[in-house]
Formats: sequence, C-alpha cells, structure tokens
Amino acid sequence: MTLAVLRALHAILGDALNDIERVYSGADPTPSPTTHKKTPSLSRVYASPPPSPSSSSSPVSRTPLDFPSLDAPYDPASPSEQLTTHPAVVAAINRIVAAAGQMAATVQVPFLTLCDAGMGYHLPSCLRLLEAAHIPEILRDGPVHVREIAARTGVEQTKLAHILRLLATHHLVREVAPDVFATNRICSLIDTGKPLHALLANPERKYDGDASGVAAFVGLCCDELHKSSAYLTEAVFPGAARVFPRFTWTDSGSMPVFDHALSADTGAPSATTPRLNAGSDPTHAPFNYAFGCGGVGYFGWLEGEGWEAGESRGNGGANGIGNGWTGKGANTQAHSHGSGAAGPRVPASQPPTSNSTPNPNRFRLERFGKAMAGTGSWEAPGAVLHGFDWGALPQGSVVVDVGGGIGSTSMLLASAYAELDGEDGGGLRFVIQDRPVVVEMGKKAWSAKCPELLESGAVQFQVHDFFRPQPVTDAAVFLLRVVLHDWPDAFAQRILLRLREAAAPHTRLLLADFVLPLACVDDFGVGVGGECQRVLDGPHRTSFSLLCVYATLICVQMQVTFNGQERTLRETVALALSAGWKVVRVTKAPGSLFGHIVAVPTAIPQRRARAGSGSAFFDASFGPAGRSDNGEMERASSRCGTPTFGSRVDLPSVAEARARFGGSVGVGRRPFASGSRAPPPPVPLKQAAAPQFRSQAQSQQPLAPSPVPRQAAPPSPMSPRHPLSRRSSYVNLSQTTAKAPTPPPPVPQTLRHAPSSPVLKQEGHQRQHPSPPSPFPARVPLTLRHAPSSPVLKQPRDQQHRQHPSPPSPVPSRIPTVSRRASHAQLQLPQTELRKRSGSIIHPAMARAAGGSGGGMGLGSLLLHGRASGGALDFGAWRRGDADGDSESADDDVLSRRPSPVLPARSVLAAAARIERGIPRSPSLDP
Ligand SMILES: C[S@@+](CC[C@H](N)C(=O)[O-])C[C@H]1O[C@@H](n2cnc3c(N)ncnc32)[C@H](O)[C@@H]1O
Repeated sequence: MTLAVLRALHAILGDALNDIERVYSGADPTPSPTTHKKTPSLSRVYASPPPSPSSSSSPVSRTPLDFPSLDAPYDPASPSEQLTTHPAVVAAINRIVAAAGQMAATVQVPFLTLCDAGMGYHLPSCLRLLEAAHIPEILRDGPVHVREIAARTGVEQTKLAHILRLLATHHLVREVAPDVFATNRICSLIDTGKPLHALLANPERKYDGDASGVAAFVGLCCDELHKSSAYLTEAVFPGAARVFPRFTWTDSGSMPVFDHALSADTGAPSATTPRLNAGSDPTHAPFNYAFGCGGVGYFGWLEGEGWEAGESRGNGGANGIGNGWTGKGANTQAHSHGSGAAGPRVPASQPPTSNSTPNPNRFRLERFGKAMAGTGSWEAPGAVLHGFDWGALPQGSVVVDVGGGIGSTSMLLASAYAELDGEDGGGLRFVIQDRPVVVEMGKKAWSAKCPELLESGAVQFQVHDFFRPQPVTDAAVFLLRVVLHDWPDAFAQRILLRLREAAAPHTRLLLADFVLPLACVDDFGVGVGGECQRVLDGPHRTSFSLLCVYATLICVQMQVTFNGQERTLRETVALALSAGWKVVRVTKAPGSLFGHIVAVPTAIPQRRARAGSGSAFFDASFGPAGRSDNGEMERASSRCGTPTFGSRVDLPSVAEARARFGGSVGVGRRPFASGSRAPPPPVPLKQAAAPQFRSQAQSQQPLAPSPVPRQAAPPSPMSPRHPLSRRSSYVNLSQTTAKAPTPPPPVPQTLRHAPSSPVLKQEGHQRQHPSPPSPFPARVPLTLRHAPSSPVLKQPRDQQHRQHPSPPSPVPSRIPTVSRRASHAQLQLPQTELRKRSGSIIHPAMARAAGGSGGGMGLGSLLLHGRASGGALDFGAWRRGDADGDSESADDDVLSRRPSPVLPARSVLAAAARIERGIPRSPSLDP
C-alpha cells in the first residue's frame, strides 16, 4: 500500500513535469488527466497570459524554453521566469512540491524529519544574517570566497562559512568550490539592487526604493516574527507553567514578570495575571513574551511605544538587539536565561515622551511597511470588483471602507464606480475611515494621484476608531479588508457590532480576508479540497496545496504577533452571526484563498440585547471578573497608522486602478461642476468635524476636469454603462430570489448606548438623522454566487461573462515565492487512483473508510462523506442546533467565551460548508 502510494506520487511528479515541459516547449498546454478537472481554463484565470510559446502562430517552430535554473539569478523579465506563472505550470509546480514533500516525509526516517522541523529555526536565523549583512549584494557579480565576504561584513570567517553552508544545503545559496559561495535564483531575489557601498554607508536606508520588498520581507520574518513564534507555547499553553518558569504580568499590565513560585506549584493564575485573557489581548501575544513588552501592541512597539527617552542600554533581553527597553531588558533577560529572578515592576509603558526622542524601532517600522508592499498580490487582480455586485447599487450609494488604510481598495472601486457618466448619473461614494495618522497619509496620497475624486466629494476620508459607534448610518456597504484578521474574536466582534448598530436594512457587510481552509475533509465535505489542489484523496490525508500552507502560516503569524487569526468560513459565519450579521455569499478567485464574504443584517444575539450593550460579550471576555479597562482597551487597539498585515501601502493611480480591471472601468467620471445633475446629498455623518460630501453649491470653483477621458473606450462589461454591468459577474448557483430585502429586526435602542462599555460611555450613539428610505433595489442579490472560474465551480453557467477578456495581470509582485513554499504536503491516493497505479484491490472496508464506494471518487473530489469532523467551530458554545444558528433562537451560551466540548450547531457548520462548496444556501440563510 505505501509503496503504491509512493509510486503514485512518483507518477504525479512525472505527469506534472510533462505538463511543464509541454508549456515550455510551446505545445498546446493540454492538462494531464490528473489535472484537467482542476486546472481552470486560461482565459478565465489568467489575468494576463505570459509570453507563452504556445501563443505563437507557429508554436512548433519555436525554440523551446527551459525552466529557470536554480543556479542562475532570478530574472523576472525573462520569458522563462514569466512562464512560471502560467496556470498549467503553477498547477504542476503545486503538485510537484506537494508530492515531493509527502514522498520525503514518507520515506525519511521519522526522527530526521523531526530534526528538520525541530531545528528548522536555524534557517531563519541564518537567512537573517544573509540579508542583514547584504550578502546577496556581495554575491551579485559572481562567486566570492568566504574570506572576502567576511572582510566585507565583519562576520568571523569560519562562522560565516558554516552559516552559508547551512543555507547552501537548503538551496538558498550555492557553495561552488570549497568556501566559495555564489548567489542563485532564490538568494538573488533578496538582492535590493543597490550598490554595496551605498548599503554599507546607509544601512538604515536599505529598503528605500521599489526593489527592496523581498529583502524587507525576509528581514521582517527572520527577525521579530521569527522570535515571536518561539514563544507560542508560553503564551497559549497554560500547562507550560507547570514545568517551565513562566511569565505573569504586572498589575499595570505593562510587562511580563518572571514568576518562579507559580511554576513550581499549581501554575494557577496569580493576582498579577492580566485583566484581558491572554489569548484575547493583542498586547499579550507571543510577541510580547519574546520582547518583554506586555501591554504594548506590536505596532505601538514598532512606533516606539515603551522605550524610555534617551535610554540606550543595548541590553534588549530576548530580542538581543533592542536597546533602551524601559526596565524590561533585565526582565526579559532573566526570562530568556531562565534565571528565575523576578524583575522590577514598572509602570505601564508609554509612547515616547517627546518629538525629540527618536524611535529606536524606526528601521523596523519602515521595514514593515516596505515588506507589506507586496501583499496586494494576496488578492487576484480585480478581486474586490468581483466580490460584490457593485453595479447593482443605486447611484449615490455610500461605501464605507472601514479601517481602509490610505484607501487603496477604495481607489480601485472609485475608479470603476465613482461619479460615472450616463443616464443614471452619479456613482458610488466612498468614505474611507481610519486612524488620524493614516487618514492624513491617505489624503496626501489621493491629493497627489486623483485630487478630483476628493474635491468632487465622491471620496472622503474620515477619522474614525472602529471600536466606537459608527457615524455613517445609511451605508450601502461596510467594507472591511484585512481588518478582522488583526484582531482576536472579542475585538473583531466588537468591530462588527459597531457596524451592525449603524446598519440600515439595506446595508451589506463585505469582509475581504483569507478564508482559511481546514487541513482535513470534514463531514460536510469541506476541507482543503475546497480551494487547494488535492492531488490525492484518501481516508486519512489530503494534500495541502502551497496556498493552504501559506494561509496557515499567515494565520499563526497573526496569532503570535497580536493574538489575531485568519478564520475559516465557519468561524467567520459564527463571528458575524454573534454580531448580528448573516453571511450570504462568498467569492474567491481561482487558486486564491482570499475571499470576499457578504453578510446582511440580522438580529443581534439576545443576551447582548438584554445586557443593553453592544459590548456585553466583549466585556465578559475580560478576565474572570468581567472587568474591562478603558486604558487597556485603548492600548490594545492601537495601530497608530502602521500598515498591518495585508494592508496596501501604496495607492494606485486611477490609470493603474483601471489597468487592474482590464482598462475597462472608470470611464465617464466627471466632476460635479461640469454636469447638470443634482449634487449628491450629504452623507449623514455624525462626527461634526468630519468633512461632508461637497455639494455643487459648496464648490467655489469649477473642479479640474478629470484626467480620465469622458468619451473614452466604449462601455465595457466592467463598466456600469455596459448592458451587462448591472448583472453580476458571478455565476449564480442558486436560483436568484428576487425578493425585497426583509428589514432585519430592529436594533434595540439599548444597543445604541453602552452603559457598561468604557468606550461607549464616552460617546453615546444615537442616530442624528432618521435613516432614509432604503435605496437598495429589491433585486439585491443575496444568493450564493461564485466567481465563474472558481475551482469550486466546475461548470459556470454565465456564458456571457466568459466571453469577456480577462483583465491584465498586475505588476508582478517581487514576493511571488512566498506563497510557493510548502513543506507539509500530505497526499493520499484515492482508491481509484491506487487501483489504477498499483493494480491492487482496495478492501471494501478501506473504501468505506474513505467515505465512498471505493470506486466513485475521482481525483479532485471534494467530498468525503461520513467522516467525523475535525473542524469544530471554536467560537463560543453553539449548544443548540437551531435552524441555522439564528441568533434569536441561539442559546444564551452563544456568547460565552468558555471553550466548549460541544460541537457547534451542525446547521451552522452545514450552512457555512454549503457556502464554501458553492451549493445553494438554504432558505434559512435568507435574511
Ligand atoms: C491591515 S490594515 C488594512 C488596511 C486596508 N483595509 C487595506 O486593505 O489596505 C488595517 C487597518 O486598520 C487600521 N486600524 C487599526 N486600528 C484601528 C481603529 N481602532 N480604528 C480604525 N482603524 C484602525 C489601521 O490603521 C490599518 O490601516
């Protein structure tokens, strides 16, 4: 059996290589039998086909290209490198890495696999040195003896040779002769392209410029993120306290203190345990253990919070490089050395006291922003356009980009839908909300790139803390892009509650985030197979595609950095429901785990209503006594304008935004002053100081004409002027129910005040304006839809959509390889494939265990019936299986934070699973 599996894996490798060779030879890239069901057609998934030999009119005459060499530097412009993004090649690479990984794990001596995993920490350590010492730049022009590398870097020669050798054994550099090292395809990706002398003269400016994103990303991952990860167990496993000296926290909540007595005895929490449950507090994450800075969020820390002015002791504790951490170096060092000495208890950390105090973490701060620059590629180009039926929104509808950063996503949307010409007149309007620093940055960026959108009032920025009552009360859409993953459930729920409180009946919530797959196939048939390529199915294992591995890495990264997390769809469904939102639709681009999740208002769970506060659940999660502390909350929620994971840090120009949508959107936008239609009414913003949408009357001067030609291209399918634009670009798997939106149950008035909430106390939330009648059309699509090329959706029905050309691909990311790393491939043959490949007969019992008849399950099958779920919904305690988890009938315990051994209501899981699998939702999911 195992040998049969190995043979099958071997065959997969061969098939995948054949696929790659076909593409590179210029032959028609007909997918192999093992992939043809999983490889979406080129025209549907490939935004901008690379210069494929097969696109030639005479493919046979073309000289075959070779696959990029591991030994040569990375050249993004070479046709050979560009062809690696060909969908057939991507699919083949996925299969090769997954199959090779499982093969290695199968045959390798288990202890050695454990050595690989358990000592793998040396890899980021050595990689960090490589990057920090500018060795990719030193190796740029050819092989260099370690003696010379040592001379240029100051690292002791023998040590350096051994470090580089370790990297060479992992193909990250090459040792081409004894002690002579050279760059390669992987190492060269880290090269910033800057002259070495410039880096040596100004190392703090290393990440300036466009070509340094990968270097910044590597530096970030191998430095503070790597160190934080090492403290995962201390942070999440209470049992660790029984055997290891443990941290506890001072009353001030500012720092961990080594608490020896606790560890030897019961490990029970002492009076000094934090008021927030550690797992729910973004400022008591593994990162805080690693750097000895409890009570300071990662981003606050990056911005210098907690450093004592003028202090520069260079002791840094666990981080080993920090300098001047207020009183914490000793503590952290004590901890990291395991000495058992309790450190001094110091007051809560504060931001740097004066402007003259330089931020000791400034380099890291800037590095973080640069490293995030490439994360826009998490999303397929134009994905947000497909994530919601924007074209169905009436003119003048308001889209609120909550925690919108500098408004990059809004820019994409506004380029398509703001101020559109045509008989409808008017377009969508956008309010981009964020923290003050970010809003300032955003305004500057928009003023430089598209001032007319700001001046016309089509787009406005607003300072708003999303933990406070939402001022826009008639939004058509609340958009949250990569915001919730920054936060533990209690915080995320609070954000959603604020939006729910402000929601009108027609308001829709759009969450743009990773949809984390399970690592198994559960009894609802949902698992990695939903989105990840499963090479082989089996009773116990499924393959993890590289995307899955990447998503799980990011998820744990969110945990270790600030107790955040990515969420499975079911977790998101439950989280949303607990805040009065019901998920009705999910779309994902092919090959992507990044999803757009649409939810509609529903009743807020009763327990919260009885508590009279939108934050009852939130309050309850603050420690055993249910205490909440405003200052603590404030500290925890600090983001200070730092780009956080997944945020876009650059603003595309209108032209770029249009290009991302295939150059077919944004036509016809015109300034109000030049039009005859009525100005848009002001948005009912509660915040008095917030700028209102400008009306024509308010405009003192005619606005500059839009740089976008009014009579540009003919209406495209993407354009709202196009006849098809008002229909969804998604395939509707269910029968579209043309029904008027049912007004959700009203939010109890008590919810708009929060007597028990420290934050709400300061700002009672009452609607200043009655909600206008819902402008939302009766045909609001509330049905489950999937992008036509979604792998979940094998047979799209919307033929019209497929006729339109795909948008061009975005500028290639410099961080493409991140998503390609996978070391945990898990493959198992399906019974049919096993038979085919080995000729063996599978015992019927085994076939039953696989959940099928033993003969009917083909490769790529998404369903494995009858298996126990390994994916319990870990959100509160859904103890009663009401219709679909509807909050009205949900048990009171729904809001409990107690871990529950009871499985969540199957119907809730089933509903989420249905959505995930692209099966029409049940009527019970209707709002
Ligand atoms: C991961 S970024 C996402 C930004 C943007 N949505 C995007 O997709 O690029 C998270 C954003 O949340 C903002 N943020 C953090 N805390 C906030 C708060 N309490 N209120 C409003 N915005 C906040 C940050 O400033 C940051 O811009």
